[in-house]
Amino acid sequence: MLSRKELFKDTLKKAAHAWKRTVELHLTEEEANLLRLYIDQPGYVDLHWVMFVPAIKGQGTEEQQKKWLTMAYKFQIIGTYAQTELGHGSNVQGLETTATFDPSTDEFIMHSPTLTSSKWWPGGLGKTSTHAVVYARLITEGKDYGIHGFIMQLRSLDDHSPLPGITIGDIGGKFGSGAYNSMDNGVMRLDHVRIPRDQMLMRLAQVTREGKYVHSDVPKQLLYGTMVYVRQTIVADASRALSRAVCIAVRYGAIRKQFGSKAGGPETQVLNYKTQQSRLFPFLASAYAFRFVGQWLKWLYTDVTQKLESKDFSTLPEAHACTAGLKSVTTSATADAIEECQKLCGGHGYLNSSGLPELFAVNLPACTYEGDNVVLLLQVARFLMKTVSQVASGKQPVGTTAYMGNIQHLMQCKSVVNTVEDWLNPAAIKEVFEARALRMAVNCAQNISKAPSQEEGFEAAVAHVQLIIVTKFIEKLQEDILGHGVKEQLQKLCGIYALHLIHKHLGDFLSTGCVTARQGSLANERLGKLYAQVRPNAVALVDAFDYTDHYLGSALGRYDGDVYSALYKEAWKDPLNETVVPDGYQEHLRPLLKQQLKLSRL
Ligand SMILES: CC/C=C\C/C=C\C/C=C\C/C=C\C/C=C\C/C=C\CCC(=O)SCCNC(=O)CCNC(=O)[C@H](O)C(C)(C)COP(=O)(O)OP(=O)(O)OC[C@H]1O[C@@H](n2cnc3c(N)ncnc32)[C@H](O)[C@@H]1OP(=O)(O)O
Ligand SMILES: Cc1cc2nc3c(=O)[nH]c(=O)nc-3n(C[C@H](O)[C@H](O)[C@H](O)COP(=O)(O)OP(=O)(O)OC[C@H]3O[C@@H](n4cnc5c(N)ncnc54)[C@H](O)[C@@H]3O)c2cc1C
Repeated sequence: MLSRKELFKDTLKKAAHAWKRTVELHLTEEEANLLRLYIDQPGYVDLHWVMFVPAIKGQGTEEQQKKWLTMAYKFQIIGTYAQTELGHGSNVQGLETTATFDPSTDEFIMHSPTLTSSKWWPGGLGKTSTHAVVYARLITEGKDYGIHGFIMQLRSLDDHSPLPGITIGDIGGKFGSGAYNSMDNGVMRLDHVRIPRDQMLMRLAQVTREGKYVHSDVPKQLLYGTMVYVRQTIVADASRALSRAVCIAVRYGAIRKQFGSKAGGPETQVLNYKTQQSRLFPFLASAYAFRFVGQWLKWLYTDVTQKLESKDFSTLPEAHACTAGLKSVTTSATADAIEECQKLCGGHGYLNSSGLPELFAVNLPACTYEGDNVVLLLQVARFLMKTVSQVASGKQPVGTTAYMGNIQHLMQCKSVVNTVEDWLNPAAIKEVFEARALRMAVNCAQNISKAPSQEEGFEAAVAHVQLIIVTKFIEKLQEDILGHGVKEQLQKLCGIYALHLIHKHLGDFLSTGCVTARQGSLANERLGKLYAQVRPNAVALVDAFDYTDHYLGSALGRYDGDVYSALYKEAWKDPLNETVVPDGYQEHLRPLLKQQLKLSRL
């Protein structure tokens, strides 16, 4: 119900309070990050912690880190990540902003040469940030060395006004009434703004006092390292968002009753309808699947970071492919699922008080920010094509592509599934997913060799990423899982996750010969049985997410199920209900009604 200005100020207030508590409680960086999650409104702090600080950590020298991170940790400065421009987003190499070195003053001149080079989108840039890591083309000795990161002060630390040469503002209202409108995504134009040479982030490359460009011995892809980090955190965000939506839809489905009453008896809970289960339970399973794969991805990222510190860069391509692919698949599935959860809740799901419209509007842009999902899947495809060609030349693949080493078997194997029960076997499930992913990648590599096209491989990338998610779910079930019967429930959800993908992508499985039509139909039969088995525990499985009513923010998803009184109460809070007769009655309704009345009496 807040206006844009009120919403923005409210976010500033909450973030300031969280910061105060962080200091008072001496929270670690990780704990502070968790606390930030509970602000639950996009705001400048997200960019400060999730992108500005990691960019300096990953791309700054030790000296630069000491200087800037000390201030950033204390919030003496507020930072953002200014990469995207009005005319350039996905194609980072296409950015136009320039950073031209001037040896006479030992400074870089930061400049926006065209309208399309205006920085556009960075969160917190519009009204809040005092500093930014700005990405620009480095030009020295007359040569363009491509994109590099620079730390720039944007606003005065005394009165917050923009520094000379910097034009800065908010880019305007966004999708939905609340959602991302709490964030001041910004526009910025630079008019020959000078910054000291040592504000170029110099871990990857340096410019000497004389203006000579020197590249370090680290791969230039580390320039993109911040994005790898954030994509990994976005997978965890997606799982959280999806579990919130599913929690609302499952709990409401147990309360809502329609049809089916016999002789005046109670109607049927909509959650008992098979159609409702087949639409909703795959999302329940996905919420768990994304959580487990998110935990694994966090481990992978930590492992890669440790290796990078000891100058082992070998796992960087895999980390890029996994973070890009999983960010893409999980955020797309989450946005689609939240939208479907609204429909699963019928008309009431469309009310803001259901919590679903806000959840959808906040999470929809995750399909775009931090790399458009299609563009990222094409990066995965590129990685797969390289791996296929390495396998062809005898190299043994490792990590998430290790299955490709089993090429002889996977290219010709036939699924062992013969009965409905066989689809309970994790090894049988894993094999068909591996065979499908490998066959699609090999087909794609063959097609590319005939007619090279950058866009080939999208579907192969999806198949590979789905295999990763299925595999990590299966591996999770091999761990010790506490709680009576918990493992059994998770096994059922794992089955639902995998089999609903076989159902959804049956065309791929059939056309690659991984599954026969009969096996596909057995998978559907198994799926129906699993839905029926999960039904009695569905509410417990969403209660297990342990969300408070306050955090869930939904009249439909209340823990106590008292949905109708909550909806009724919420309706009366609407500003339209502040008066019985609405504003505008005197000007627009009354004259019209009076006039019509007069006419009818003539
Ligand atoms: C957010 C709030 C929501 C809810 C509120 C509730 C709570 C808040 C809680 C949490 C919030 C947490 C997280 C969210 C926070 C922030 C998110 C908000 C905003 C998002 C910010 C942004 O969007 S920043 C801008 C992001 N931009 C992009 O992602 C651009 C995408 N484009 C690219 O990455 C590149 O252009 C490219 C990869 C597509 C192409 O690169 P290039 O032109 O160089 O071409 P190549 O394809 O040839 O690649 C060259 C080689 O480099 C390899 N490569 C590419 N990328 C990487 C990488 N990242 N790492 C390693 N290697 C990489 C590539 O594989 C090539 O290698 P070869 O060996 O094949 O040559
Ligand atoms: C809420 C939000 C917050 C953001 N925060 C920040 C921020 O803090 N800092 C920052 O720097 N940026 C930020 N961004 C910008 C974001 O990173 C970009 O929007 C994103 O990288 C996509 O780029 P684009 O908008 O240029 O889309 P485009 O690349 O123009 O995409 C348009 C369409 O073209 C398709 N397409 C593009 N290239 C290809 C290709 N090669 N093959 C096939 N299809 C293609 C895409 O799939 C898409 O459908 C934010 C964006 C949003 C929405």
